[in-house]
Amino acid sequence: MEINILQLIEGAKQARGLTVVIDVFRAFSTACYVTERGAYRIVPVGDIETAYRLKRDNPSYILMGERGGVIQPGFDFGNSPTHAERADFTGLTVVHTTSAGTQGIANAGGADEVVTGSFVNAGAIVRYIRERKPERVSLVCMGLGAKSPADEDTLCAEYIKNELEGKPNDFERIVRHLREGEGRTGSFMDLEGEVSERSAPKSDFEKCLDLDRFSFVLKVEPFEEGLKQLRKIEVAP
Ligand SMILES: O=C(O)[C@H](CS(=O)(=O)O)OP(=O)(O)O
Repeated sequence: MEINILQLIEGAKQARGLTVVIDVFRAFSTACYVTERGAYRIVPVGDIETAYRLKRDNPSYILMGERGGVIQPGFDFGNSPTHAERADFTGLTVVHTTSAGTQGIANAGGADEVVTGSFVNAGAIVRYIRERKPERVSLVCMGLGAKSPADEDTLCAEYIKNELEGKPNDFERIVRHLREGEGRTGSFMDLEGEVSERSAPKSDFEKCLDLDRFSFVLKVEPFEEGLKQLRKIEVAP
């Protein structure tokens, strides 16, 4: 199995084989919490205008996401796993648009298959890849606003690669690195006061680093009008 770690939009465009589009802080962690809370489907979109149009055409849809880490006008939720965990999405369609993660999905057109990547379901992703036995795996790190690499995404890609290759991982060390300084990235972490409460509560950090909380992967599949949706696939331990 050939495993490549790629970065940002360009990396998403180069991705081939079974592709994991990784966004730890916070898009694909949040998507797992939304799924766990009963969402019927998540529709990841790159373009915010598409998100608004979908809501106009389907008033029952839930709008979720951010720009610059901040919830946008008319949105029901920001990109917060803390808020997603408290909500009930049973039977609902959630339209999700973010600065980095959902842009990666939109640009991974050359992949054979795409799943989302984060630490909260990293073990399930590894088991899924082992089951599928692809010749080629692309691990795409979406970084900060899809503009510059972010340690949390690269560390998640390396973690998945190590697991697949039977090499050791030290998750505690990863958390320390992200908590204590040079590894601390993500514009959502710098939001303060009311903006932070509404868009990015401080607890989002822990929620995104709750390793293997979920035992499913989220697979990107076609939806209507050229759009995509995420389908939950349980992966046995
Ligand atoms: O809101 C987030 O968590 C980030 C914002 S940014 O990438 O740091 O600008 O978006 P995401 O797409 O979840 O990385």
